[in-house]
Amino acid sequence: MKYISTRGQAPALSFAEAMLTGLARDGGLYVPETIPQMSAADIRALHGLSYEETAFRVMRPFVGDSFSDDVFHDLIASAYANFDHGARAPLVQLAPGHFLLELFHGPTLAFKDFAMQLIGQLFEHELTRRGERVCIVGATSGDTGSAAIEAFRGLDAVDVFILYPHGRVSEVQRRQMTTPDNANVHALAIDGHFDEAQARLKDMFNDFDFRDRVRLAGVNSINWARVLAQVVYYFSAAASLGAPDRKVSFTVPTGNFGDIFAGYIARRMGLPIAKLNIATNQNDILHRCLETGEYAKGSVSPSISPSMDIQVSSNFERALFDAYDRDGAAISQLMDELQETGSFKVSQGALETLRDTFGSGRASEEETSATIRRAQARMGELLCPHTAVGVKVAEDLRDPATPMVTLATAHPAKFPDAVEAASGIRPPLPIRMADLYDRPERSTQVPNDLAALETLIEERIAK
Ligand SMILES: Cc1ncc(COP(=O)(O)O)c(C=O)c1O
Ligand SMILES: N[C@@H](CCOP(=O)(O)O)C(=O)O
Repeated sequence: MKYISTRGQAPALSFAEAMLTGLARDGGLYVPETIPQMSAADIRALHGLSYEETAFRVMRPFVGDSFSDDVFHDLIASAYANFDHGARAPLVQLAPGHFLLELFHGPTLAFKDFAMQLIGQLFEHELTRRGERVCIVGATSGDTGSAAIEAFRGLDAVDVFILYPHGRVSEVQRRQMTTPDNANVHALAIDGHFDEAQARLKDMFNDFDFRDRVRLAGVNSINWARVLAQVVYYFSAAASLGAPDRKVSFTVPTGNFGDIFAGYIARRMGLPIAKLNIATNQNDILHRCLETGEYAKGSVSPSISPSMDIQVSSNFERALFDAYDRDGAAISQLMDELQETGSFKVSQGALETLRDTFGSGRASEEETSATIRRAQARMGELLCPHTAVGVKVAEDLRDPATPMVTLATAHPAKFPDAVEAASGIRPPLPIRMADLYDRPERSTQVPNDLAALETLIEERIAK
């Protein structure tokens, strides 16, 4: 199995190489050269399997010979061993035909743990085998950062630097990033919003001298391995609702387009998904794009679902690559245009292809709060604000003939202020995190400036 870049100019890599490389050297994102298929019989055979066994069967064909079957089995088992729920990703019924896929039972209470816990294991195994060390830099709007720190803290073969937007993450998210005291963890509060943090991260990858000097690696969904691990729960959810003999739709609270792109891969592998609905908050570039064909950056506007306060959705490039029949030159041109003018127009053919798979909707702040209130009052279900965006959009777009699964992407206790304001209930943190507010914090405020960031990182890893 080889991985190729969406911009067509970088060398094709194996799974392990693509995982350690992160952003392709032509600025593109790695995608599998071909998409492995799961037949109806393969999907039917998932019924009743553990999450770990499903994960092995779904991901195995993408891994090629990078990891042996035995090693891959063991790493998957270790990745999910410390989740709080036996099913790992349980489904609960919200209303007739509408289900929540709870993805918040991992160590940091958000869906990011599904991928991050696994790639922590994969990185450590591969780096130890090679005798190498890497410097991970990540950009976060709150959840990727905490999940990455949890997965990589204390590991010998990595330093991990996380850029989070100063003052724009919830207090729980911030404390999850600033309280671990491991020497290899560095929480950096950048003066700017998530898009700026992600842009500086990509600048670092495109500065080849720096990249090679520090042996830069990425654990954002830039990294294909992140997307792959998220494909699994689409299979586990759909199989438990009757796939392959029944179609299912999914609604996904969306920001950087990584999670929903994993659903797209599941669909391309043969999972009978009727529709994948993109649910955005007021930062709705994707919804506007699907409606009008114009992908046009607006200004980022802070919301009560801060992890989705994103206007440049990195993984949309991967979907465009397929919609443009895998024409890397066309994608390069669109991305240059975005950089220079702040927008581009999607061709009619590509737009139709995208609309074939994706629906979209948007929830305002008031609608999000009202959804939290309503779900609590009617169903006794406390939703995090991101999940509430998903539930609102799912309700708007639902076809009653097809079961709908909305991804519950974070635990409500990560966003207690917004949840309490909407429902009157302050969700408590799990007991294992009860002292989070008492732990000392460690963070460095940094400017939105590439040279300053690179200098700081090099100084820290030289120590
Ligand atoms: C809680 C939560 N929901 C939804 C999203 C959006 O996911 P994605 O960026 O993969 O679209 C994020 C951020 O990734 C998040 O942290
Ligand atoms: N919402 C994310 C943003 C980064 O997304 P990623 O999936 O590309 O890591 C976050 O919580 O940081």
